Amino acid sequence: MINIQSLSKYYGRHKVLSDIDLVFNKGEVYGIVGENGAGKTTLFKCIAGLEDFEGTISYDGSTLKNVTGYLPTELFFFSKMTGQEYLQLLSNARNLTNTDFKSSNIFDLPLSEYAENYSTGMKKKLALTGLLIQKNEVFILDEPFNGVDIHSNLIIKEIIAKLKQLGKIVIMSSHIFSTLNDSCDHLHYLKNGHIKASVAKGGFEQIEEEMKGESVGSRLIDLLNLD
Ligand SMILES: Nc1ncnc2c1ncn2[C@@H]1O[C@H](COP(=O)(O)OP(=O)(O)OP(=O)(O)O)[C@@H](O)[C@H]1O
Repeated sequence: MINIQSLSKYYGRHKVLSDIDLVFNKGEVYGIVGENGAGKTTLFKCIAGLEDFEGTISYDGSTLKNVTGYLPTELFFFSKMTGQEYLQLLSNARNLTNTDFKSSNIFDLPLSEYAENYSTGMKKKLALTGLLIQKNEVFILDEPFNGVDIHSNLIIKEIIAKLKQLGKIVIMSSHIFSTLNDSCDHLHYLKNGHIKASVAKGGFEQIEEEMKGESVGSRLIDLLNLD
């Protein structure tokens, strides 16, 4: 279980996250939703141990960052590093030996080619494969479906379902409600750095309606009517 208590995060004087209290249980999939700039990525980075913060994040297993796989939205790959070398690097980071990269290549990626030359979707699939190879306990997936094709979309959904079955903690973000509906057990709505609502499966429409209420509405009509 991950237990987040009174988490706040500042960038300079800008308070990006305010007094967040959240619990993430094993074998459950959590969606974090919110408008652009709400603080989703910042929250993910805090959980993954990539940002400092006020408050506490405790985990009842080993050191959280050592068992957490974080899939960022913006991926970076070193130049002249092949897909296989990238996977080897991630495998080494967890002191894993004898990883069978061929059978781990579930997305059939061209592992002998330079990762920086992969397409957006291929890069995402390579990074996700790396996190699976590491046998992490916690998966933080920041918009995992962005930029991937329909077939891979289905595979990623299948992976998330399997991770749940294996008792892993999955925390993800997406701007696509149908995706969240399919994959998540719980949704947390983040607005301006606060948790505005938390809903279990079956009640997601409530959050969707609330977010629709924030749409541009009459301002768009005014804009389109401008001569
Ligand atoms: N490194 C940084 N330095 C300063 N401000 C930052 C930094 N990273 C994020 N912010 C600010 O923190 C706020 C939250 O950003 P964050 O990326 O967490 O939002 P988000 O909910 O993930 O947005 P999106 O849906 O667009 O990805 C924004 O106001 C952003 O400008």
